[in-house]
Amino acid sequence: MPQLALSKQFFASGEYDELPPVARKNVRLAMEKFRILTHAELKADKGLNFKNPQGRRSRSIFTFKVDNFYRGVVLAPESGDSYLLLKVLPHDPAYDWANKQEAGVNRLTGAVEIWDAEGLERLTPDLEEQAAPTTPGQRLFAHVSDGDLTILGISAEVLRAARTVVDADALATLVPFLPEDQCEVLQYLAAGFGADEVWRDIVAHRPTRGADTDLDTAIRNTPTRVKLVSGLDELEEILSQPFVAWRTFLHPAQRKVAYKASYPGSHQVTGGPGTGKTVVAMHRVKHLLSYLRPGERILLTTFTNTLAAALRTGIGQLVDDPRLLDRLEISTVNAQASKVLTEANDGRAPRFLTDAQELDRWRRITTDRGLGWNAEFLQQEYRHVILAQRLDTLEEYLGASRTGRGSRLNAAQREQVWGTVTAFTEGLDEDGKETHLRGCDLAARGLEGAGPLFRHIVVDEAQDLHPAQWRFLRAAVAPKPDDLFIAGDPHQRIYDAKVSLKALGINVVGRSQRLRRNYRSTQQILTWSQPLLAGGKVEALADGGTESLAGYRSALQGPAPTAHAAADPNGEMDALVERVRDWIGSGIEPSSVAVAVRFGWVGRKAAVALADAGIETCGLREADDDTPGVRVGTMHSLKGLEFRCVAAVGVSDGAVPFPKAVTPAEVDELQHRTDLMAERCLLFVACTRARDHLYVSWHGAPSPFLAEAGIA
Ligand SMILES: Nc1ncnc2c1ncn2[C@@H]1O[C@H](COP(=O)(O)OP(=O)(O)OP(=O)(O)O)[C@@H](O)[C@H]1O
Repeated sequence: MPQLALSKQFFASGEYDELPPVARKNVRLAMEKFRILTHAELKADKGLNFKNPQGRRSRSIFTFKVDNFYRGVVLAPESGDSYLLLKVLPHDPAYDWANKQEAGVNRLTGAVEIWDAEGLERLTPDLEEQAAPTTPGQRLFAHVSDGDLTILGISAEVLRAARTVVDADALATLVPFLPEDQCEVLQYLAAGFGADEVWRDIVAHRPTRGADTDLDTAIRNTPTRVKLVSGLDELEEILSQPFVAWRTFLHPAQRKVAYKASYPGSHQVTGGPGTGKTVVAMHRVKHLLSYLRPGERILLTTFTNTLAAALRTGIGQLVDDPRLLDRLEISTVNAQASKVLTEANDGRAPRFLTDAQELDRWRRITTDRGLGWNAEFLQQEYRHVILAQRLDTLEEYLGASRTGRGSRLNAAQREQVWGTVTAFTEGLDEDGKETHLRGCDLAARGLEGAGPLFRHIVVDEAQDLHPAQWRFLRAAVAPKPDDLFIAGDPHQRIYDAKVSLKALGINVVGRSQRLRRNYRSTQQILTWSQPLLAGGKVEALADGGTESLAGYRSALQGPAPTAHAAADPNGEMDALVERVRDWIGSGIEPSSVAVAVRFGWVGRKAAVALADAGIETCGLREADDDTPGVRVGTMHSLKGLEFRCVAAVGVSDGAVPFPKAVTPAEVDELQHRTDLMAERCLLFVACTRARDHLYVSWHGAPSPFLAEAGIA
């Protein structure tokens, strides 16, 4: 019986999702014929018009008719009966693409490889010429011997090309033409990893069969890039769902983390933006659901309601058994804590203050008492020292360490601070109000008495959680194997959260893995955005130490981001309109475009300017998947999301960093540095939401972050 298979290229390109429904139906019908007919019958079938294109390089690559407009490209090895669907494209591009591709077997792993051999052959002599003025010792892979490259699975043609590569830009030019597994090896080596590390971290995780495999066997031997379809029902099911590649093709590094049978306790996964931490968290949930005992439940948490909604959609694409889904709760930590408080309070939900209302209360207390500290200082002292360490009495506060705070407070001053904190909390109690963080602390206390609620908790966007939120999570799950699975990125810490998880009873020291490959943005966007972090090293997710983005990279290529200096605010809005109009004019869905701003009022101005130009917009927080229009939102609200195009506007001096969000150095030097870093991270988060196009603008003087990064 013929074996049908779908290649990752087919999934990942997103082209299938964009086909008209009737063409998609025809793809399914064609695949059914592959399943039923012999090779000879296929060739004779008039409807399919199965053809080995004339200029082809591979005898095993064929095209077939989907309809009058589209053709499919399939790998059909002459020996054997497997059919690997590679692409569906309009007629001429399909032939063009098919003619350029070569198919082979990786000499090390025995996996099937498809690559643009025509492009590789064309490019190599050019690169050789460019590299001629340099000696071999000055080139990018000089530190790796031919023998090591061969051991890592690099073929003779790729080796020749690799030896011409002088720098990262030359490698980026080569990337689109390389077989994927070999390309990955070169990218890791280029990022500074040694041959031994690449072997251990990458190559050793691939299924290895050796080179003496035929193409037919190779197709069945490439689970990381080929989805074998067991029958027409499965084909129908796959093709009828939205085509998200991560559902089927986890990278080996991601699979290893997500599907490890069990971790002895809590486990942590970190990685730069777009490395698939959320994807891994969702697969971990799938894995844990399949082992759940009767009566046990799982909590999947994230930071905002928008992200919780996105997780619900993603999990729905991964797990289709409603009985399993019933045992999974997806919500923010705050919402979960609020639920616990509501249940403990006979169904009466707490009335939470917004951040602005909370700060107002601190202002009133500070003014009433005529203290020498401002409201922000007291709020931070309450959050980062008193609530963080759960200090319940003045005695505890007098003896507490204030690590992370850059100002000294003597005993008399601490007594004064304690007085304001008592006034603040008593005021909340009198008015029947609650802050989210104190709510989490109270809910944690409740659960510490009543017992945990969940068997497993999977935490996404962990970098911004406060100790009170961690305490709640700790109390909601018993300390057992696989209790907490934590995904986060300290480079995206935009709220001031410092935690020692160990002190909170969560031990992830030595239980952490890092993902390095970005699946979202082009390498151009990453290269452009990384300098915004000035040096790159940030405090690790928990328990001290630092983390960097070493080896972080993308295989996607695209245009360089653009920066625009406008003379005045109106000129900046005019330029924004022009840019967004261009994107939409090139066929990009308005809902795939986001305008990121530091302040809501700039967003409103942008929305008016776009509306005046006839471009529909909607507020990011109000939008769901079906809401039409360009998304407009604050940089904070973009956290965790992604868009094909991002326009970050108003990135001017005085706005990013926003002086009011940064404690003056003379008030608290340490807090000053932390706040500045959070503002850097905020701009970095906004820029790394872009998949294909990034545009950044300002008027007047640019943000000093842009200037320091050499962008403005
Ligand atoms: N193995 C994979 N194959 C294809 N696409 C993937 C894979 N893993 C992740 N992606 C895609 O990469 C993008 C980023 O993934 P995800 O949101 O999980 O990253 P993240 O690390 O959580 O990002 P961030 O920290 O920036 O929010 C998504 O579009 C996702 O579908």
